[in-house]
Amino acid sequence: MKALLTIEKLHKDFVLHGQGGIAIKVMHDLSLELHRGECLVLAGRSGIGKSTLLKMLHGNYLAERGSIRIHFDDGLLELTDLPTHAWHRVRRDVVGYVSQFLRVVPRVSAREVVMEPLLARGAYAQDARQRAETLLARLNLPERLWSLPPGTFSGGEQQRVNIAEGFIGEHPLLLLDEPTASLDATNRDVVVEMISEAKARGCALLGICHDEDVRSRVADRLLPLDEHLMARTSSQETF
Ligand SMILES: Nc1ncnc2c1ncn2[C@@H]1O[C@H](COP(=O)(O)OP(=O)(O)OP(=O)(O)O)[C@@H](O)[C@H]1O
Repeated sequence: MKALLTIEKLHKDFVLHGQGGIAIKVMHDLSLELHRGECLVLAGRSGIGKSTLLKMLHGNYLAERGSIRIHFDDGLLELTDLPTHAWHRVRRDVVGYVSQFLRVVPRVSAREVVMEPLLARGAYAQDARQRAETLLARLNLPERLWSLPPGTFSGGEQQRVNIAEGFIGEHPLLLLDEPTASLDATNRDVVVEMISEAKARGCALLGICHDEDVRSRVADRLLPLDEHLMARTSSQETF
């Protein structure tokens, strides 16, 4: 079966212009494949480049070179060549992202935050609202909070809004950055179930997860990044 996502020989450097142009070489020749229905968890020490990889897949960071391809039944999408304006549709329809921290917009309620990915695709407000509320209830977010902006919510409450917003769109590829870091055991179990259901409907998931219990329950494979990614300054090493 053809992979949904293929990454080949991906390189990433950060150049710190404010610090005399020091180059941090984060990623060197990373290649991977991810299939529909599979959950791949990135492993490796802090600072190795796990979040950087997710951000490159979501268009926040550009690759120096290499390719990131999404394969559909009727063709492929090369993400490293994508013009900036095309990323909006990719994020809307293809690549979902549960970030570690909620992007809070003043005066936008938790319910509206979760509805937004469906509204952006033209869903009826009533349907979007119903699906958002079903997810918020499933994640045990108290109903009294649904109509409030999540800026003042606790870390775990904000994370559940984030998870609902990330899962509601049922994207073919879903990126998970520590989705259970601030959750209690009950809600961790809910997220594990939601990941299993996403896999069952053919979603491919790529995530970071330091919680060993959650990781062992959701990961089909671990990718140890240390073999591929090297974080060194250019003064220490040249490739
Ligand atoms: N925008 C940026 N500008 C400069 N350097 C960056 C930037 N983003 C990340 N880095 C550097 O790239 C390296 C990888 O960072 P990244 O956040 O991807 O690591 P990580 O493996 O996710 O770490 P952790 O497990 O601690 O979250 C680090 O050395 C970091 O300082």
